[in-house]
Amino acid sequence: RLWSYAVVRLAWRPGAVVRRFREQGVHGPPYRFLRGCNEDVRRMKAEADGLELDVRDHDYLPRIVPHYVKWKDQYVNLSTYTISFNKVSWFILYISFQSAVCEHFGPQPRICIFDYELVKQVLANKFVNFVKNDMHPTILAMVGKGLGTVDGSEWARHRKVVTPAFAMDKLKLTADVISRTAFGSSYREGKEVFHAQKQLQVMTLGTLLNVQLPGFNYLPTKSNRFKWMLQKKLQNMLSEMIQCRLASKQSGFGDLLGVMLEASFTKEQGEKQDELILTVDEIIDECKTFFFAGHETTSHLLTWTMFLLSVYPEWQERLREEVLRECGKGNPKADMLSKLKEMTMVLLETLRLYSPIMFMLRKPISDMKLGNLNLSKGNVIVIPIPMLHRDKEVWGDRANEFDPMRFENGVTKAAKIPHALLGFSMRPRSCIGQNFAMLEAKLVMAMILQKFSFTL
Ligand code: HEM
Repeated sequence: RLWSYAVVRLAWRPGAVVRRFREQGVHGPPYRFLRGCNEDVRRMKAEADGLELDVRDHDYLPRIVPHYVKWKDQYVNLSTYTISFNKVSWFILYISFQSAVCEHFGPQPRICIFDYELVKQVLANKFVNFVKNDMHPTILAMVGKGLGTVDGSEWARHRKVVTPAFAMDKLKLTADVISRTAFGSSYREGKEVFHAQKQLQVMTLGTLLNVQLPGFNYLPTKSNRFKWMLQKKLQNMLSEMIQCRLASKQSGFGDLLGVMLEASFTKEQGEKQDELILTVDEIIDECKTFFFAGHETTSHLLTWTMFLLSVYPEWQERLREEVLRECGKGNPKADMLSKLKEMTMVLLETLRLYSPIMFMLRKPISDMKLGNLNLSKGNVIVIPIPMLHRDKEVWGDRANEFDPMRFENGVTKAAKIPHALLGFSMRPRSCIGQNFAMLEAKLVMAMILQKFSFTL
C-alpha cells in the first residue's frame, strides 16, 4: 500500500503542482522524476566548491547556495509577479526530494520568497495560518518536540511556560553565574549532550540530499542501530540531569533548566493547577531544543564575529577600548554588558551578514492566498535569510559590506523597514533565546578582547 501510494504521488503530484504555479506566473527549475531538483543542487554545489572569496567579500551566496543565486537570476525575472500592494514580489518554485530531513515522503514543491512584505505576512501572521514544516523523526529525536517544533495551542502552552526562563532579570543572573564559574560543572555535563547531538546531526545532514525509501528508518541497519543508540543515550542523559536536579531540590539554581523547572512545577499557594505545567518528558524535549537551538547558533555568531574583527582590526580596537572602559579588566557583570553599544552593533552586523540560520520553512494550514498567489495546504514556503539580508532596496547599495554603523540607532532603524533583520526571526515565533544569546556573545567577546588581540 505504501509503495502504490508513493508511486501514485510521485507520478502526478509534482506535475500538477508545477502547472498550477506556472499558470500563476511562478517558475522554477525542471522537476526530475524521483529526484526533484536535488541532483541539480548537488552538482551546482560541487562546482562552487572551488570558488575562493576575498576575506572582505561578504557575498558568500554563489559559494554556499549557488542554486538559489542561479535560479533567482534565471526564473525570477521571467516570473515577475505583481501583488496587491503595488509592489513586485519574487517567487521561485523548486521541488526538493527531502525525505531525509522531513517526514513527508516524495518530492515537495517549495516556493521561495524574496520579498520582505510577504515574509512579514508569513511570519507575523497573528492567526498562525503558517506552521513549521514536518520534521523527520530522526531530527525530531535530536532537537526534541519542543518549542521550536510544536504548533498551535501546543506551542502557546510551551511558550508560556518557557518564557519566564528568558526574562531579562533571570538572564542577568545567568550571565553572572556563567561569568563567575566560567562554564564550570554544568558545561561538563552539557558537553556530553552536545556531543551526542552533534553525532546525530552529522549522520542526518550527511544524507540531506539522498533519496530514502519509505520505512528505511525502521530497518535495523548498522547506521540505524547506531542512531537509535545515540538517541537513547541523549534521552537518558537529559532525564538523569533533570531527575538529579529534582532530587536535590536545586531547581531554583539560576540557570535555564532551573528556571524552567521552577516555571513548570511551582505554584503559588492557592493557585489552582492548570494545564501550563510541562511533564518531565516535555521538559526533556525542551532541553534538547535548547541545547540544539542555542549551541551551534551562538557558536557560529561568535566564530564570524571573531573573523570580522580580525579582518577589520580598527573595529577590534574600538571594541577593546569600549570593553576596557565599561568593564575594566575583571570579569564583566551583566549591568556592564548592557552598556557595550558598539559591541551590540558589531554582533548585529555579524548576524546580518553571517546569519547562523539560513532558511526558515513554513507551510499553510489550509488553501490560502499569499499576496495574489494561491497556495494549497502543504506547499512549503522558503524564507532565505541571507538573500533578504542582502536586499539592496532595503539595506542600501552597500548591503554586502560590513558596516556596524548601520545599527547605530538600533535594530529597527538599520534599514528602510523596521523588521529587516531576520536573524532571530520575528514575533510571534521569534527566537526565545535571543537576549540570552546576545548576552552570552557579549560576555565571551568581552572576556576575549580583555586579554587577547587576534588576526586571521
Ligand atoms: C545567535 C544565536 C541564535 C540565533 C541566530 C537564533 C535564531 C533563531 C531563529 C531564526 C529562530 C526562528 C526559527 C524558525 O522560526 O524557523 C529561532 C527560534 C528559536 N530559538 Fe533561537 N537563535 C539563537 C540562539 C538561541 C538560544 C541561545 C536558544 C535557547 C537557549 C534558542 C532557542 C530557540 C527556540 C526555543 C526557538 C523556537 C521559538 C518558537 O518557535 O517559539 N535560540 N532562533
